[in-house]
Amino acid sequence: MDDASQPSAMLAPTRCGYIAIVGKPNVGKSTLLNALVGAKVSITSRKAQTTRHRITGIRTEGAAQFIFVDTPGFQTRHDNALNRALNRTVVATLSDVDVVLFVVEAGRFDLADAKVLALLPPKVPAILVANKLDRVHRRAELAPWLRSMQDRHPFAEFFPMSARSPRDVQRLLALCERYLPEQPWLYEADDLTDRSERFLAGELVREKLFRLTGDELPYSATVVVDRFEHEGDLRRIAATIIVERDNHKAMVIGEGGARLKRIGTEARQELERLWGGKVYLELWVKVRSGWSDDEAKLRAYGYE
Ligand SMILES: Nc1nc2c(ncn2[C@@H]2O[C@H](COP(=O)(O)OP(=O)(O)OP(=O)(O)O)[C@@H](O)[C@H]2O)c(=O)[nH]1
Repeated sequence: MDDASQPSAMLAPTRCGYIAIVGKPNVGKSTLLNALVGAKVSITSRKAQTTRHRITGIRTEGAAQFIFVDTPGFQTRHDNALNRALNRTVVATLSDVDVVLFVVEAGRFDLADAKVLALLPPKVPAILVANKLDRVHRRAELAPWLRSMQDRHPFAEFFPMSARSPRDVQRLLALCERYLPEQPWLYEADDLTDRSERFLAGELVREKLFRLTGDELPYSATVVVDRFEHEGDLRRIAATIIVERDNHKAMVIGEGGARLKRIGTEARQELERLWGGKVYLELWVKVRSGWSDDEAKLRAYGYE
């Protein structure tokens, strides 16, 4: 037999597949996604529920292409149009992936975790990611906890880790690879995300908005990018921060406009670093009362 007749016996076949990262708010999904993709594609914040859009990060390594799907935190506390839309996103995302990373905090499991777990389709393999292992001081207590998790769902794997540890992240990537089907890649090897620069600009403004307002601002505040234009190396962006009440608007603007200015400056600087070119960023603040309970407006802002 000549060599050409058996190429796949020597070379690893290409693999490519979808991986969903789910879990209740604040367990570290965005941190994990960023670490797995190796670039900043999602946003992290101490504030719960910052990830409202479905974000896809892509990592190509060796023969494998991993397409990550980050989902919003499962909403259990408030029942309004926004939260119902978020929950539908979770369910739709999960039915169509090759493996699910179900993220919890190591050693913990509460009702909010259980509500997300209840959504996992039985046919899709699920890996229990017990994150924030660095916070567990008595490791011996983890064994009985892991056994109790075994009874809750037929997990394919149990993976205690810290999303902050590059070694753990690399091991998790290798584990995920086994669950990707053998098929050609769907994206170019150097694609990091299929989201546009416009989307990233909006997400970064949102990240700065929540970081700089702390816990004062309700998470119903959102950012809409009104204009995004290239002029040579310069990107001109106009975005509007939409809040529900006048006092939230005052909060975002800050004394003498100081806070809004800082949000704009920090977002602009980070975008310039990300893209390696100049950015002109114009920010507005508008009050749109009750927007989070209006399905039509949600669609207009791209949540459906
Ligand atoms: N100590 C420790 N903290 C972590 C770890 N992973 C994430 N965190 C922190 O946990 C907090 C929440 O992380 P996120 O990645 O924003 O969590 P999330 O699940 O995406 O949250 P939502 O967007 O609200 O759904 C942040 O302050 C992270 O820095 C970890 O392995 N160890």
